[in-house]
Amino acid sequence: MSASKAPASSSAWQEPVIEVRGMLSQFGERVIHQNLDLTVNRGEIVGVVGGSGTGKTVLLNSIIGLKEPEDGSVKLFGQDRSTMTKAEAVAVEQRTGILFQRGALFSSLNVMENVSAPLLEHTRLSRNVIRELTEMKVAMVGLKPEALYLKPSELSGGMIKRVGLARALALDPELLFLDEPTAGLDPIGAAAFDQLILELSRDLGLTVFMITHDLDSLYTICDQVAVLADKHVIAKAPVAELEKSDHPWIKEYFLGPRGRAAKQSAN
Ligand SMILES: Nc1ncnc2c1ncn2[C@@H]1O[C@H](COP(=O)(O)OP(=O)(O)OP(=O)(O)O)[C@@H](O)[C@H]1O
Repeated sequence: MSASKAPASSSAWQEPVIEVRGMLSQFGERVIHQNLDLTVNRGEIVGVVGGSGTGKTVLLNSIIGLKEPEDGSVKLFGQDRSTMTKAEAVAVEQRTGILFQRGALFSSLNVMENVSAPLLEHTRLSRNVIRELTEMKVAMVGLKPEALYLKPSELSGGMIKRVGLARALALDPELLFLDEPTAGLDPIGAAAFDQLILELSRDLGLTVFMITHDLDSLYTICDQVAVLADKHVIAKAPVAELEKSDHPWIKEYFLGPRGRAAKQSAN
């Protein structure tokens, strides 16, 4: 009998990869998150949405360890961030890939050097093996070998995202964080990038946490959508369920003209 992969969201064997509990995030007196809970299970592609300034990036930064929450806990792969040793934090870092919004490439390095940077930093592989792995990752994200010798200033916006993704995948992560991956891309480029994320995540068995404003991405590739409002995650569910929500922001977001258009083009 051939096995078929059940959708991540309906699996009876859900294993949490990210667990945020009771998070409080503050800058001075200003509270950004209060009592925020979020679980992302293995294999899920979770889109994180919310109005501007609701704290999506602060949440991402708190999960990846760039900001320490004022209260609450963040567990990655079952380990609590606050009690990890330095070696454990490095091990978690190696199981995690991050694509920042503008690619965060080193402008003075070419594509080969940018993509191989994590391999040089975290492995003892020979230069030849690193070169081969880098070429493989660059091909994996749909770039031609000629791109290897270009500098970021010579790349289009879509290519920069692909190079950033290749670098995020350099260490074969299990968990991928994407900060507005389709922002700044034209609709065709954005749809192609969505497909790339979907294919890679399914082929590599990745868990994906993706901040996005792109309704098309939510409809086409996300298993679950987490909605940030009122300082916490007010819902995490498949888009089809969120469409039935009574929350005013969710209603306006998914059932407004842009939401309806995205739904129609996904069907
Ligand atoms: N380092 C910081 N110091 C002070 N305030 C900050 C800092 N970083 C973020 N904030 C504030 O935290 C709030 C949430 O910011 P964040 O960037 O997480 O929002 P966002 O949901 O990602 O917004 P957008 O969709 O516009 O990118 C904002 O009001 C922002 O001004």
